[in-house]
Amino acid sequence: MAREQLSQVRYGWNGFADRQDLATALAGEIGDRLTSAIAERGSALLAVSGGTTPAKLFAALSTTPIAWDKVTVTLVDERFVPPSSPRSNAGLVAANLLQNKAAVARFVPLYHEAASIEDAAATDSEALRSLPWPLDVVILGMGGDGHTASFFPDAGNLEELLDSASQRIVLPVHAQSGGEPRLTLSMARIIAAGFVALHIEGEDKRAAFNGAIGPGAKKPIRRVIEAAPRPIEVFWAP
Ligand SMILES: O=C(O)[C@H](O)[C@@H](O)[C@H](O)[C@H](O)COP(=O)(O)O
Repeated sequence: MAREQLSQVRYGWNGFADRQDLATALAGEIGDRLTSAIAERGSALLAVSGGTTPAKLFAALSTTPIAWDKVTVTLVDERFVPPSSPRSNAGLVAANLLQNKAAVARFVPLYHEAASIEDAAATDSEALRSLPWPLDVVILGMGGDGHTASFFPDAGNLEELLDSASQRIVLPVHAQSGGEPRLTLSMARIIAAGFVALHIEGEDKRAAFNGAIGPGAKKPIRRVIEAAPRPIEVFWAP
C-alpha cells in the first residue's frame, strides 16, 4: 500500500489488475472494519455511493460474512427520485447490496417524498440523527469533473457542503452538472468516518483523479482528501 504525498494531499493508493479483484479486496476490507465496529460497540454504520461503479463491489459485499443484522446501511448521496427510478441510488443498493447475507441489514434511505429538496434534507437529518455516529466505513465515488458525493464544482452551496465544522447531517444540492436535485451527507460527517475509501475504475478516472489532486483550482475531491483527518484510501483498477 504505497503512501503518496503531493504538497498536503495525503492518500493511500491501492491498485488492482482487474475490477473483480478490487471488488473482492475492498469487500474484505469493509467486512473487517464492520466486524471490528460490531465487536467494539455492538453495531456498525456504513455509507455507500451510487452511480455506475459500485455494482460489482455491492455483489461481493452482499456475500461477505458479517453480522449484517447489526449493520445499518445508508447513502453518501441520492438523486431526488423515487426508488423505482433507474437513477435511484436506493434502488441500486436494494438490488445489489441488500441481497444474500446482507439482506438482513437495516437500510436508511435519503429519498423521501417531499415538497422540496430542502424539506427532504430536513426530514433526513431528523431521521439520521439517531444513527450510531460516527460512520465506521464510507465508500466514495468520483466523477470526471472531480466531484465526490454530491459535491459538484458548480453547486451553489459548495462551501456549506465542504464546511468541515458543519453540524449538518444531510444537505440539499442544486447543481446543473448533477442533473436532478440531490441530497448528500455533509463532508464533515464523511471525513469523521473510521475508514473512507474512494472507489474509481478506468484510465479516465485515474487521469481525472491525478488532475484533480494536481496543481490548479482545487476540485471537491481534493478538498475532501485535504480535510480528512485520516488518509483516504483510493481503490483503483483499469
Ligand atoms: O449518486 C451519485 O452519482 C454518486 O454517489 C456520485 O458521487 C458518484 O459516486 C460519482 O458520480 C461517480 O459515478 P460513476 O460511478 O457513475 O462514475
